[in-house]
Parts: sequence; C-alpha cells; structure tokens
Amino acid sequence: MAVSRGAGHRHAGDLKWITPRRTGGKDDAPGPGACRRPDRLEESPAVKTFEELFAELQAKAAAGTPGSGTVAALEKGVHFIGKKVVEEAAESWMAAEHEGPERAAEEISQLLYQAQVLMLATGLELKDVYRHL
Ligand SMILES: N=c1c2ncn([C@@H]3O[C@H](COP(=O)(O)OP(=O)(O)OP(=O)(O)O)[C@@H](O)[C@H]3O)c2ncn1[C@@H]1O[C@H](COP(=O)(O)O)[C@@H](O)[C@H]1O
Repeated sequence: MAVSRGAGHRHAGDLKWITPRRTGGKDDAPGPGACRRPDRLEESPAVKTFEELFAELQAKAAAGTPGSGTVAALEKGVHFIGKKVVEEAAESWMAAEHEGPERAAEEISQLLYQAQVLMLATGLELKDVYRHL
C-alpha cells in the first residue's frame, strides 16, 4: 500500500483523475449514494509504502526527533490523536463523495498516517493490527 506524504510535504498531482469511459446505457448511471469507481488513476511512483511510513514514524518516536509532527502529536496523547483520526476519516468521506478520487486518495493517505500515529500512541505494532485483517 502506497502512502503519499502529508499536507505541507505533499507533491500536488501525485495522482491524476482520468475521466471514466461513458457507455451511454441508462443502467450505467450511478444511483444516489452509489460508489464511483474510476477506470484508473494515472500511475505515479509511490512516495513510500505503509510499512516504510510506520518504520519512519517508529524511529522518530523512539528518537524524539525535534520538529517532527509525529513526536509532537504523541506528546499530546491518544485523545488528541483520536480526534485527528476522526477528522481525517470525515475528510476522506467528504472527498470521496464530493471531490473526486484524487482528493479522496490525498485524504485517505492522511487517514492512514493518523491511524499509524494512533497505533504508536497505543503501543501497537503493524503485526498486532495485521492479525485482525
Ligand atoms: N503522511 C504524513 C501526514 N499526513 C498528514 N499529516 C499531518 O496531519 C495534518 C493533517 O492535514 P490537514 O490538512 O488536515 O491539516 P491542517 O488542518 O492544515 O493542520 P492541522 O492543524 O490539523 O495539523 C498535516 O498538517 C500533517 O501535520 C502528516 N504528517 C506526516 N506524514 C508523513 O510522516 C512522516 C513524518 O512526519 P514528521 O513526524 O512530521 O516528521 C513525513 O515524512 C510524512 O511522510
């Protein structure tokens, strides 16, 4: 799983929305609330994978790296981080429903980041979560 970098670090246009093919049949029209499935998003190299991001955050947390947003969030604690998770979840939902797949991908990357920070704050490792997948 590829995770784009967070706001402030992100390269705009990591993903490009390609307009889906229209076949014209009335059954093709999505109903209210239907999922919009893009034919494809233009490929671009991943910035980092989910596992690589977690390793980076673990290292920063262990070192207490100055200037790290992750370290600052961990110092604020689970309640603060939990609210970030909820905020990014809501923004992911809104982007998916109203702003298109490129914006949804951006928000979902932030949701994955915040979920990893919550894991660190809870003392969880990837394997603790993966065993429930
Ligand atoms: N992927 C992310 C990432 N996604 C989201 N965020 C943070 O979460 C915030 C959420 O974005 P929003 O646009 O909602 O934020 P905002 O409302 O503008 O600002 P806030 O006041 O809510 O923070 C961002 O401002 C970042 O602080 C991230 N911060 C870091 N990363 C990655 O984590 C790595 C370590 O980061 P540091 O610990 O900061 O070095 C980085 O190299 C990145 O790859």
